Amino acid sequence: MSESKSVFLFGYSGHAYVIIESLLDAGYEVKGYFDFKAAEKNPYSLEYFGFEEEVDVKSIVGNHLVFPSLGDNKIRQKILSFFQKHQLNQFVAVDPGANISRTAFIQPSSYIGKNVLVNAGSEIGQGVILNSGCIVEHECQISDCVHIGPGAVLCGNVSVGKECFIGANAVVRQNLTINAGNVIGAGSVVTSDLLEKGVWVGNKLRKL
Ligand SMILES: CC(=O)SCCNC(=O)CCNC(=O)[C@H](O)C(C)(C)COP(=O)(O)OP(=O)(O)OC[C@H]1O[C@@H](n2cnc3c(N)ncnc32)[C@H](O)[C@@H]1OP(=O)(O)O
Repeated sequence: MSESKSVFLFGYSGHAYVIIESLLDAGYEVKGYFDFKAAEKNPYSLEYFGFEEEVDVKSIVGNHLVFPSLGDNKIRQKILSFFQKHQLNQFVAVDPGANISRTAFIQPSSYIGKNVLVNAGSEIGQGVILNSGCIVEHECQISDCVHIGPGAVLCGNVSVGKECFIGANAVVRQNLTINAGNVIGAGSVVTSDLLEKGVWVGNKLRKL
């Protein structure tokens, strides 16, 4: 049996629009969406199937594909648990413009956006967002439900714990560890391990 190319989304706002564009470009059909209520804006004319906690999702979705199309890391983690509990058919959504090494490994329900580079030996967990144009260099380890923002750069061998958010255009120097739940502000430069959980910003440029 050939695998379905029809997708049901969970969440329908700005981040979903980006995913829909990638899915359509990659030849998928988007059947519609689940969310806690019908979206006010519906730019892709999608059918609303209800709130997943209140409808029989499995009978609606059948063996078609499901995808968590929302940006909040914690809610995405909840949706992944829902997918697992109901044994729904997950997959990796890859924009055709992404560049992924043959030795990278990516787990289901992750999104690899436009112009993203994932280099050799990197391992990407479930429900991860690699947003537009970010670079994940060689042998990085990205845990579940992390969001790497647009244009951010992880140099080689960086390890990022669960549910971290790395802001747009941030840079993380090679061989560093960022523990779970950390937030890195847009444009920040990380030059040492972040073992303590917090929101981190800035780039302390000085003459050496
Ligand atoms: C497709 C997409 O849109 S994906 C999403 C991409 N978005 C991003 O990457 C944005 C990431 N978010 C940020 O950078 C945010 O500013 C955060 C999370 C770091 C902080 O947000 P908040 O807690 O709301 O902080 P707030 O805006 O109140 O700023 C607090 C202070 O930090 C400073 N600050 C905030 N962000 C940064 C930053 N990225 N770099 C340097 N300083 C910063 C502010 O200037 C302010 O300084 P002050 O107290 O001296 O006035």
